[in-house]
Amino acid sequence: MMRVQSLSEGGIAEVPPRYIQPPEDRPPIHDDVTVIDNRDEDNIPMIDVFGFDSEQRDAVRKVIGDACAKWGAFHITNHGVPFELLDQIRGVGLSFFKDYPVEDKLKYACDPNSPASQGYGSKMLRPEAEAETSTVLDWRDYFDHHTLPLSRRDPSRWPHFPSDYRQVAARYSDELKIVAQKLLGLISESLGLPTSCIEDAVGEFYQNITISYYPACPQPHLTLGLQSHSDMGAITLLIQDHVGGLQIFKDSQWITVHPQSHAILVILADQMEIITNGKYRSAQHRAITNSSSPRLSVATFHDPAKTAKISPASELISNSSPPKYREVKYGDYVSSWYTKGPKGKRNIDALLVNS
Ligand SMILES: O=C(O)CCC(=O)C(=O)O
Ligand SMILES: [Fe+2]
Repeated sequence: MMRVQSLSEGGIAEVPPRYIQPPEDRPPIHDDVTVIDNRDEDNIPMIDVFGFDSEQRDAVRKVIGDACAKWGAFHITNHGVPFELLDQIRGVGLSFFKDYPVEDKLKYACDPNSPASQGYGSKMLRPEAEAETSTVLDWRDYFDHHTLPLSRRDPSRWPHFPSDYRQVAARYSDELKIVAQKLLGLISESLGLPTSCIEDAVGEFYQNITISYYPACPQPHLTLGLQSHSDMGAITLLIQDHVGGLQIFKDSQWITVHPQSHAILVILADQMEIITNGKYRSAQHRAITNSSSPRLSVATFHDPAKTAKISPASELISNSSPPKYREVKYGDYVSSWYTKGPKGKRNIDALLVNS
């Protein structure tokens, strides 16, 4: 089974055809991600949440509401997660990819036939897609961890090297769940909904942590680390290293998210768009590659149960504001996402009442 890291470290000068994006999806020509820059005022909001302190709640709720409406993504600081834990999860992740031979890592290979299976993977061609010349592979390897509910958490399936990997990942999962819950409370209130409204609509969190490793790429102008998509669940909390490469699509432009080592990037995902009846939209994003440095990110996804039925919150529906999305069973949404592939926001758009 091919891993992108092996291709990259093998020293190829040209990427194999399967990794070449169609011209319309290619990023602008660049040698280094820092070349694609944007002015500060165009960058995504940085919000101090003051440790979710109740005295600051009114002000924080207001700026979060604005950021959700305008961007669907924003950085938060003073989020309560210890900086050292953010550094540790990046550290163990990077060590797993960089310090150990691929043979050892392949013992954790995820099942290529079942989407979102836990373990070490790269985007693979589905057998039925093999003939589709349009299927392009991402320039990315990853490790996917099932972390919550606790009944899904089996650290024996996570890397045993470096030695503190499993302990760090478990602690990171617990801390990030708390942040996600607090954010959903603020986001609910920002729409005039009861604090628990969105969390109740999502139900018990199904949390997955994906550590992505994007090897250096000899032809960054032809590839994408991760193709354009919106996340399928409710809310994603992402941290990245200092390299940069994550971009958000806003007002018909790709905007690079500058790395902020101790801030957490909040990304609204598709179920939030449904629950808020489109008042807040999920953020479309992608990762570009570069020719000089490998890049690491840690994405923590919070999703509904597969059995959960998701529909616009009744409080937001009235004669003058009819439902914009059809109700969907989350498991059906996930299956269709994996069958069709992401391609921007086409999966959520398919649920629009007027589509
Ligand atoms: O690597 C990144 O910054 C983006 C990762 C991502 O979007 C995802 O895993 O869904
Ligand atoms: Fe994503």
